[in-house]
Amino acid sequence: MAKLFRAAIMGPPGSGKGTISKRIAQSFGLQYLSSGHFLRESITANTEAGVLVRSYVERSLLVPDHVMTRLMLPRLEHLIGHSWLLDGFPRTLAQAQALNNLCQLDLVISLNVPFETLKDRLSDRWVHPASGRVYNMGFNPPKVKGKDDITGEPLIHHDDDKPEALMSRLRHYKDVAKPVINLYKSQGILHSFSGTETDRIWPYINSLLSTKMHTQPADAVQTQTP
Ligand SMILES: Nc1nc2c(ncn2[C@@H]2O[C@H](COP(=O)(O)OP(=O)(O)O)[C@@H](O)[C@H]2O)c(=O)[nH]1
Ligand SMILES: Nc1ncnc2c1ncn2[C@@H]1O[C@H](COP(=O)(O)OP(=O)(O)O)[C@@H](O)[C@H]1O
Repeated sequence: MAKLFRAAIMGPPGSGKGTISKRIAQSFGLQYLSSGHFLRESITANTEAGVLVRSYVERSLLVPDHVMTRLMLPRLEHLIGHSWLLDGFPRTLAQAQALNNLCQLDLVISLNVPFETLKDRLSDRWVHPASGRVYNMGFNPPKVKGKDDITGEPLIHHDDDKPEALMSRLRHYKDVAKPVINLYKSQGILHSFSGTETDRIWPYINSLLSTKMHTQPADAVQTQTP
């Protein structure tokens, strides 16, 4: 890898952040950090913080900023000298400012996917909780129905992926993401991708990263898929 590279991926629930992050991590060797995964890990550990986190996630509410920064920033501090990709963090302006105080991102990917597509995808999203591996019965089904490909353990459907929780999550996302997106736009590092299929968006992201990871970040511009 030519230089250290720090990126984040943003988008509403179900927009394909996890799916695309996995491809980025595999293709470009970035360390992948998912806020949702760390939150679920802390819920499973049932620590004091985990109990608090559960009370928000279960109600499809954003976890408070100070809890999120305490969860995420120390992990990034440990990754000094590594290239990484953040998924799900920062989600609010306060989180973005806290991250800015630690380091400057090189690139932010923002995914725009229509609501109907999100609803369809999430109603069919199945997850292996321990690893965070994600399946969709149409797009990337598990080899054995209801079982994780690697461990054979059962897959679950998150309560907050149900349509009744989704509307409020999306509303929250839009309100809260707007100032974050504007911040990264003003820094010249935001790249937006619109579409209904990950496989059609991916080649654009792949080619953007191939270019950016081997050049200086100063030439960042807004990118739109057709
Ligand atoms: N049908 C379909 N499903 C997709 C596509 N891309 C991702 N998915 C599925 O949609 C769901 C949401 O994707 P995920 O990467 O978890 O989104 P995130 O919430 O933004 O991290 C998962 O079940 C994926 O397997 C796509 O292009 N078509
Ligand atoms: N950066 C964050 N700030 C506040 N809450 C968060 C953050 N990241 C995740 N969460 C909480 O965890 C839940 C699941 O997050 P995640 O797995 O990223 O799912 P999705 O992208 O599908 O919303 C969110 O609905 C929210 O309650």
